[in-house]
Amino acid sequence: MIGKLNHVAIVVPDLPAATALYRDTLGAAVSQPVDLPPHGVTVVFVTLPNTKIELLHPFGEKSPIAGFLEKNPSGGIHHICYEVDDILAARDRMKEQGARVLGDGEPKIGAHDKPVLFLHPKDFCGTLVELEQA
Ligand SMILES: C[C@H](C(=O)O)C(=O)SCCNC(=O)CCNC(=O)[C@H](O)C(C)(C)COP(=O)(O)OP(=O)(O)OC[C@H]1O[C@@H](n2cnc3c(N)ncnc32)[C@H](O)[C@@H]1OP(=O)(O)O
Ligand SMILES: [Co+2]
Repeated sequence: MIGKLNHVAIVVPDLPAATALYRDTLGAAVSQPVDLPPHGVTVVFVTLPNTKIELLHPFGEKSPIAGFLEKNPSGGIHHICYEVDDILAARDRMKEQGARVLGDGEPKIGAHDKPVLFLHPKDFCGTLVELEQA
């Protein structure tokens, strides 16, 4: 069911420093920071030839990544995002398989203006999984 790897997200304590690291040290193409209030994150997109990296920093008071940053003060890999053809069919399949769909189970519009859902890390080998409608 899952298709392409859409992105790997890395939570970082210092977004300008992480952006400079990817741009200047690793030589990658990076975007300007974008605030996504409904998701409680600010994101910088790093474009690679075959996928994307998202550098995430908490935005606002109730960010879902605040706890992760407290536990991992230097930052760390936070989630991976796979593309799916039909997000609602994917959600129903996950529920049937006994995997926990996070939030209210309804897709939100994600960073790429497409519907996304998150799956509990404890149900996926300790990795938070995001599904994005292709
Ligand atoms: C918009 C953009 C996009 O691309 O479109 C995004 O991605 S936005 C990306 C930001 N949005 C999201 O992450 C939304 C979905 N996330 C969530 O609902 C939540 O963050 C969550 C349920 C994964 C974790 O919630 P929480 O931090 O309050 O929970 P806890 O701290 O109690 O964590 C419960 C257990 O899960 C583990 N845990 C928590 N976060 C992660 C993670 N990212 N990867 C792997 N394990 C994790 C904890 O270590 C703990 O394990 P133990 O008990 O063993 O210590
Ligand atoms: Co993401």
